[in-house]
Amino acid sequence: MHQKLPETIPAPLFAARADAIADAARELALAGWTPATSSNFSMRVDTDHAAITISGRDKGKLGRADIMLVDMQGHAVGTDARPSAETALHTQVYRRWPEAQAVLHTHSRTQSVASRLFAQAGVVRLEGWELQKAIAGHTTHASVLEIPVFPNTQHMPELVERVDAWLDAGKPLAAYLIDGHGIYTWGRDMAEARRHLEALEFLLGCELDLRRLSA
Ligand SMILES: CSC[C@@H](O)[C@@H](O)C(=O)COP(=O)(O)O
Ligand SMILES: [Zn+2]
Repeated sequence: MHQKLPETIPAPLFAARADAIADAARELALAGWTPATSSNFSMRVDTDHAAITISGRDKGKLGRADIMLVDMQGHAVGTDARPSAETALHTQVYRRWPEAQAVLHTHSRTQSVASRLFAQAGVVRLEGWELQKAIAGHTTHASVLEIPVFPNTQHMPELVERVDAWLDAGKPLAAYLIDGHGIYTWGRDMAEARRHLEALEFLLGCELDLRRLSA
């Protein structure tokens, strides 16, 4: 894959972002959260561009050449490669949160089962868990953390619209589930995005366990 960069983006900057994405993807794949080429990952490069995984690649085997540049409308920049089928969900995060630097989407078993279980309610309501404090802005287990569950669709504008509607209603959003699909979360750097993803995986697993034990 040949990636031609705009003059405003230094090659070492793009390479650093691509390496950070590939490293994170390989680690998350090892955890079993990216089965069968699923999942996608990105990082902001500058105000107008993001580096994102090329569609269909095995996320456990990513290298620098599996990452490409898109603009904030999700169009490929400087390459014929096809960006992730879900690029619109990444660029939406960068447009709506100027401080967001990394977006992670995975398909773990826990995320997938939780998304089905809570789809009808439309939200997972987390309260009373110490690990909620791993989510930026949450300082106590006593706060309420709501993770919406949006219906799945292959038509990304529909999902973009649902996320916009949630935000435009003034509701806080640190992550969202897509029914039968997986989770999206983000952070002010890759470490924060990873922390959010790991905390949510743990918290969703706890909620599933509680329901199993009280069944
Ligand atoms: C292989 S099924 C999963 C895909 O449909 C999709 O949800 C996904 O996460 C990966 O798509 P991709 O286009 O590789 O970014
Ligand atoms: Zn997906």
